[in-house]
Amino acid sequence: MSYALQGSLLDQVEEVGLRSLRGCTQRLPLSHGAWVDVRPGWVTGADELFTRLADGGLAGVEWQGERRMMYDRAVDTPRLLRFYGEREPLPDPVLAQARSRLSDYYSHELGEPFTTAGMCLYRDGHDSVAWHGDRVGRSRTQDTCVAIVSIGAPRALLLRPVGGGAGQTIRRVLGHGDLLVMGGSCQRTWEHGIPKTSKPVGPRISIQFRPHDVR
Ligand SMILES: O=C(O)CCC(=O)C(=O)O
Ligand SMILES: [Fe+2]
Repeated sequence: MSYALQGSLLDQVEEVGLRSLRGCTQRLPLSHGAWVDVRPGWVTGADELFTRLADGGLAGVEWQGERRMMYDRAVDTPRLLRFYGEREPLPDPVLAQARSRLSDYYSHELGEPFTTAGMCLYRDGHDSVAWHGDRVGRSRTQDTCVAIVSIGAPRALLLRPVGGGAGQTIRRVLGHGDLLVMGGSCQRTWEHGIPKTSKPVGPRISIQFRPHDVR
């Protein structure tokens, strides 16, 4: 199945590539030593990249649906997934370039490179990811960074302190090549999620770069 994307006009005339990070990221300090960096429009030609990575696209990404046990019954995970491990080739050269640029840029804070790339495809507003922290592995106990590149239609990413009320929720709309990096204690002390929406929205792909033993 293919997913139609209503592209942004700007993206359609540009080649797939990366803009600068230095001097272009904005940091939002959060509580408990967590922070978020944003770099809108980091990826150029993001709609073209979306077309390559989407189901049936040139990059040949094998998107997988998953089923999870919820109480006593199996339910479909509301998004498609593909996880690229440390030594697995990435499906497009610009993703390898993005991982290496992020590794360089965050090396002084992270002290290690980004290694894996998890990808999610949100087909429409029914697809989502529930509140969670990426807490599998070292991120359960240590500070780390998770960098998210968003392509395709914009969707809201919400962040809130663990156990925090509605008044503390931060909302960022991400798509068409935007970068958001969660750092410091963010995975332990904050939660993030992509809520479902009843608005008509196009498909979005998120690519999450993480260091070794963080998921
Ligand atoms: O789609 C996103 O931007 C978030 C995905 C996410 O949080 C995850 O896969 O852990
Ligand atoms: Fe996550």
